This record gives sequence, C-alpha cells and structure tokens, in this order.
Amino acid sequence: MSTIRTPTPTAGPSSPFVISPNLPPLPQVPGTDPERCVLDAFRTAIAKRVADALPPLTVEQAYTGVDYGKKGVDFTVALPRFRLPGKVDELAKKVLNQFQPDEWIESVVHDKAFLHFTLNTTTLIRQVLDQVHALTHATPSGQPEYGTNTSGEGKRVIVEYSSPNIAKQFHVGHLRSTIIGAFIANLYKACGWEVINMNYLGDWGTQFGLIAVGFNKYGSREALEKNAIKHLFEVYVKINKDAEADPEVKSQAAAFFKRMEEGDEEALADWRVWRELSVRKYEEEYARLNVHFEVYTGESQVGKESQDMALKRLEEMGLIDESQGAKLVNLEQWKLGKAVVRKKDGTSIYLTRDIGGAIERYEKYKFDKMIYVVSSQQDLHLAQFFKVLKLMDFPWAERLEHVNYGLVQGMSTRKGTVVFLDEIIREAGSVMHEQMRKNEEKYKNIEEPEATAQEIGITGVKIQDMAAKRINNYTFNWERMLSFEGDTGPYLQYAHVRISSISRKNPELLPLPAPAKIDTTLLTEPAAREIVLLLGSYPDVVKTALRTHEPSGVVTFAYRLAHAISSAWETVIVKGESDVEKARARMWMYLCARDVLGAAMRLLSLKPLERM
Ligand SMILES: NC(=[NH2+])NCCC[C@H](N)C(=O)O
Repeated sequence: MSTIRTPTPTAGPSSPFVISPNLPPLPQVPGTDPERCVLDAFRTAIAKRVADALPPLTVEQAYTGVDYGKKGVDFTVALPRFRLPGKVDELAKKVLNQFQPDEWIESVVHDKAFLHFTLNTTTLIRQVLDQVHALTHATPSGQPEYGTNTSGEGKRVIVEYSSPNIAKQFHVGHLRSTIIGAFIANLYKACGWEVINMNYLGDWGTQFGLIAVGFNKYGSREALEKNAIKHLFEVYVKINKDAEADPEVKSQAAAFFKRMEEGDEEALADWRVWRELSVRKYEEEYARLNVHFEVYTGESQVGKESQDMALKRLEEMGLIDESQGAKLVNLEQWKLGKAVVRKKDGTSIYLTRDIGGAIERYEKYKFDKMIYVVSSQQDLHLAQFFKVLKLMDFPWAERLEHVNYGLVQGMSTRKGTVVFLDEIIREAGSVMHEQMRKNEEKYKNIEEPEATAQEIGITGVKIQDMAAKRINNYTFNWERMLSFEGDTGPYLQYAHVRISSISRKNPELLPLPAPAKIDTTLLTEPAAREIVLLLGSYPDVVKTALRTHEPSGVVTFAYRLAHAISSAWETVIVKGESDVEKARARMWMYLCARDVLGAAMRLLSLKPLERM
C-alpha cells in the first residue's frame, strides 16, 4: 500500500464545468456558484418563479427561502418566511397559476404554507453527472475538485491541533484533536483557504528538568533513537517515582529547568535532541493517519519577549491585579474567573505562553483566522486567553476560534491502558485483522491483508470519532467501530471498494464513451435519481460543515450515499443488463458516485480503498 498522501480537494481558479447553454437562461444570484454546485442553478430557477409571481419579492430574497425538502421532495419553499402581505393560500395560488414546467423544474405542489418543487429529472441527472465528472477528472490542476468552493480564496487560516505533550501520555483527547483537526484543515482547504496545519507541542515545563535528571540514571541513547516517545515516557515515569520519595531529585530537576529557562546552551542541548527525535517519531505516526503538519511549534518556541510585552501592556491598561506576588487578570465580570498570567516565582505559564504565542503567530502569519482544536475540558482556558487578547485591543483577537469536543471513555488495548499513539494504530490494525480472518473465503482474496486491515482499522477509529456531534462524549468500543455491519468506518470502506470493483467486473463496457456520448436518459429508476440528487447536494454538505465545524454532517452524507448505492445495486444492475447503452449509463453513474464518496472520505482524512 502506498504511503503517498491522498490529496485533499482544493478548488482551482476556474471550473471546467459549464451549464449547458441549451437550458433556459437564469439570473445570476450573488453568492451562488452553479459551475461548482449545479443545484444552485435549480434553486435559482425555483426562486425566479416564486419572485416573478410575488412582486416585490426579488429573486435574491426568494433564493434564501429555497430549502431541501423532506421525504421524497426535492426542494421546499416556506411562504411565511417572506413576510409578504396577503394570505398564504393566495400567495401559493399565484405561484401555481403562473407555473410552467421547463427544463429546470418539472412541477410544484402546494401544501399548507409550503410549496414543494420537483426538479426536471433529465436535466438533474445530466447536469449533476457532467459536473461531478468534469470537476473530478478534467480539472486543470489534475486534482479532484468536486464539492470544493472558492469562498476562502486569498485567506489564510492556521489550524492548530493534536498538540501532544512530549514525555507524557498521548491520550484520547489528543487523538480526537488529531482526527477532528485534520478534518477541519481539509475542509478549509476545500473551501479555498490557504491552510497552515500547526502542531503546538507541550515541549516545555518542569517535566524536562525531571527527564534530564532521569536520563542520567535510566536513559539510553539507543532506546531513544529507536523510539524517543516511548523511552522518554519510561524515563519520566521512573524518575517521577524517585522524585516522590526523594526531594533532592525534585530540586535537581527544578535547578535544571531553571537553566533551560535561562537559555543555558548545555542544558538545552539534550532537550533539543529529545524534542527532535520525538517529533520525527510523531511524524511517522501522523503519516499513517494521513495527517501532516507544515509547522511543529510548541510551548518552548514562544519567546520571553512577547510574553513580557503582553504582561506590560496588560499592566499599562490597568488590567492586572497582584495577589501574593502572582499577577492575574480579573475576568470575573465575564464570568471567566481570575486568570493567573505570572507565577510568584516569575516562571511562565501555559496561559501566558498561549497569549504570547498568538501574538507571535499573528506577526508572522497575518492569519485571517486561527482555529484551536482543543478538548472542551479546556473551554475556560481558551475563553480566558481569547478574552485577554480582546481586552488588549488586538483587532485580530476576533479571528480566533475554539473548536472543542467531548470526552472519550474507555480507550484501552487488550494489554491495558493506552499510552502511545502507535499502540492505538497497531491495535486498530490487529483487531481489524482478526475480524477479517473470520471470513476465510474473503480473506484469501485480499492482496495485502495487513496493510488493508490497518487502513480499515484507522477508518473505524476515525469514523467512530466523527460520527456524532463533536461536543458529545462517547465510549471507545473496538468491536462496534470495526464491524462491517451498521454505520461504521469498515462499512464505508467496503461500500467504496464494492463500487470501485465495477470497472474490473465489467471490462466489456470499457472504455466508457466520453460523457456527452453517454445517454443519461436511460437512467429512469427512482433509485438512480436518488443517488444523483445526493451527489448534487455534496457541495452544500461541504459548505454546511464549514459553518458548523462538524465532521458528523459529512459522515452522515457518506452513509446516506453508501446506503443509496447499496439499495440501487440489486435493481439498477450493470452486470447482466443486456442493453449496452443502459449498462454504460449506469456504470458511469456508479463511477460518479464512487468519485463523490471518495471525495467525502478524503475530506474526512480517510484513504478510500479500491480493493480489500
Ligand atoms: N494552544 C493550546 N493551548 N493548544 C492546546 C495544547 C494542548 C496541551 N498540549 C495538552 O495536552 O493539554
């Protein structure tokens, strides 16, 4: 299996898709982009009819009232939201009276306060499939772009996530930050933003004094080279024990860290190696998760100057209270308590580093937005730190955003509590491998069972993590997340593999003719129409995710698409269809569905499998 990064979609400068010029012309509604989301055109067609019948309503106003319909309805307009004079029934009647079906809209039905519109099936299928195809296979960049948009063009975002602490445990909180953060970064990229993936390591603090002392006693250069993360943690655990029994160890550690804070090169030399080797190891593990950082920074990298400057400014502004030698910002009036920004002994602290760090990042990157993907356990910390920056009148303080998430209970391997990221990855692979072995017949046909199990295992972990709203807590469950049944990661991979097999299984239909030569009017089954409408909605799914910062909407979309494909599979057949033209049209539709399912999976940082 290749280790090459699966490219995540990003919008190119111009779209290779244009709406057929033979269709009735439509006005251009600002903010819509039919060349990237053809449903925008259908919505405009609906809005135009509603506006034309109900002056002074404008097409633009009407457009905001066009929503997806429920249960078998394409789009619905709720009339009361326009606040027009007159009774709803009369308004509806006006729209109905003027209604003429055309190649955009087939029909309208009036139901209480609602108008339900049905799109013209022929146009829908033709335009959506053409668009998916062009934006997947014919982009100037050569990268798939379907679902992307250009709303973030020219803007830069920093997404800070994962951020584990060196020499300490990599816990589920860090895993969630990694999974959700990678999604958020992909999402912004797909919306045209320039994205900087940033990892803010916990690489500073008194624990490094302890490790320095511990390393002399328990450390091994060899073990460090082999697995720095693991070895440093082992050293840390041992010396911590010693320190509990022997205050001398503690004071040695404190003295050493003091030297580090003072910039003593000798003291820093070892620390630098530990950090470097840990980062290298982390990079390997992130790569297996399809996660990549442009910037590894950390608490150690925040300059003393920016922290001092921040304190000074707070002081000048009269925002600092002193209490027993410590300095704090009183945030009581915002119900954010009192935030300590300088300890009695003058050493820097987490909060102050975050404040100084943000100032430095703004200087360096001039970001339009900066997102911190951090557990909801740190809600107060982030709220305090954002508030302090606002009080300091930094205009960019408004650009900071905290994307939080709930707790995870019960993550452990069969050997016990998880401490390291590579244990999670390995366990996911081995549990999945056992699962796959249960089906001997299938197992025999898998080319690279271990690599495949690994990828599906990771998919299971990620999907379990992103399936519900971020803020929800959940219980880690290997059994459930790695099952092929129900809405799980393995099920999604399986759906992608099955649909990818269609070319392999029907070589006689290949190569498919150019899209224009494929007769999509042969796609007459409701199940096919349902798939196509879902495909058309994908660009909206991406936009909604950007607004909510929720991966769950994308996961739900992927399931819905997988289910729709699976219900069509037995009836809208390719193999065994005697009409070759029809078989080809169906195959093309399935391949477009595969492209969109793959795009959604990649957005979720997954690597869609072609075979298993
Ligand atoms: N800018 C930040 N405070 N980011 C979050 C850092 C998370 C911290 N290293 C922890 O493990 O708790």
